[in-house]
Amino acid sequence: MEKVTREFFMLPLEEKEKYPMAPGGIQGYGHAFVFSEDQKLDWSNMLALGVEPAFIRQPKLWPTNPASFKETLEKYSGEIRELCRRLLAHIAETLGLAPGTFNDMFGEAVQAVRMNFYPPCPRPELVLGLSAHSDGSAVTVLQQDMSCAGLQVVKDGTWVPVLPIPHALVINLGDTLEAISIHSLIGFISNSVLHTAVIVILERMYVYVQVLTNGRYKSVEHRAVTSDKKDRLSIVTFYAPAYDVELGPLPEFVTDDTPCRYRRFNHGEYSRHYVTSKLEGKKTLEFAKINSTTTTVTEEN
Ligand SMILES: O=C(O)CCC(=O)C(=O)O
Ligand SMILES: [Fe+2]
Repeated sequence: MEKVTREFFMLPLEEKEKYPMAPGGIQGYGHAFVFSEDQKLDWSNMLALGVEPAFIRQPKLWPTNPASFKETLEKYSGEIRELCRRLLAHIAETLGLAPGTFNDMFGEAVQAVRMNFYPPCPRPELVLGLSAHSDGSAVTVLQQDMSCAGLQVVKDGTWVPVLPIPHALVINLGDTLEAISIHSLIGFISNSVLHTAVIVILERMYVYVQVLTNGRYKSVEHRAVTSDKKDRLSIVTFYAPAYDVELGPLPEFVTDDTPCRYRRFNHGEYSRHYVTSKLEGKKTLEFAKINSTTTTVTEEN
């Protein structure tokens, strides 16, 4: 996947522009999250594609050059989909829920891929590769090439780099690492075709798990920085519930001590809100909060 993606980004601009991201759009080649002429742009180019269910695909935006791109992405995405389902089953178990809880609830899950290419930047102190944000997915699987570090996550209020490890995928997991059977997670990965994968387990989860667990697991704020020496590629799969499935905190996580903090909404609504908002830390999650004006940032981070 890395090879064909890199080949795509190395094509002349005219060739890549055959798959343009429409202004305000989220699929195709270009810059997403641009809302004004004077906005400082992130130092990256992206190719973003909806993959599943089939109706979200925009086939005209799938590159035909390199020739093996489509087939490679299909195969890769099939493997990653299975990985996400298994991860959700294990995450449910870490919460004392039946393994199928999230997968059953999510219906025909929405899967999209974003390939980010960050060219070398002469003044890396002046611009980010990708502004700070949390992802609007349930699980995100991130593959970064070995050429250069760039991904950073917020941990205890500071930015910490997530260094690339050969053949590793980055997946965010829950706060209470002790409670999670890391070995069983690695075990199931090694049974899959992605058998060379090592999992880098971070501390936190993405938006839906934060909402479903009523804040017990939290989404992680992250960003990408640029380098003046090398380019960098990341391939990021977002896995989320079907658009029309309404979700809210599970009753198991709402108690007298932890009153309900999020309202019910569906991924269609959330996704529209997400793509029409600037990347600004965890601000998009305000959408889901009950009494968001009175809830402090510290509480939510
Ligand atoms: O390039 C990276 O490591 C971060 C990419 C990312 O966070 C995203 O595409 O949402
Ligand atoms: Fe992200």
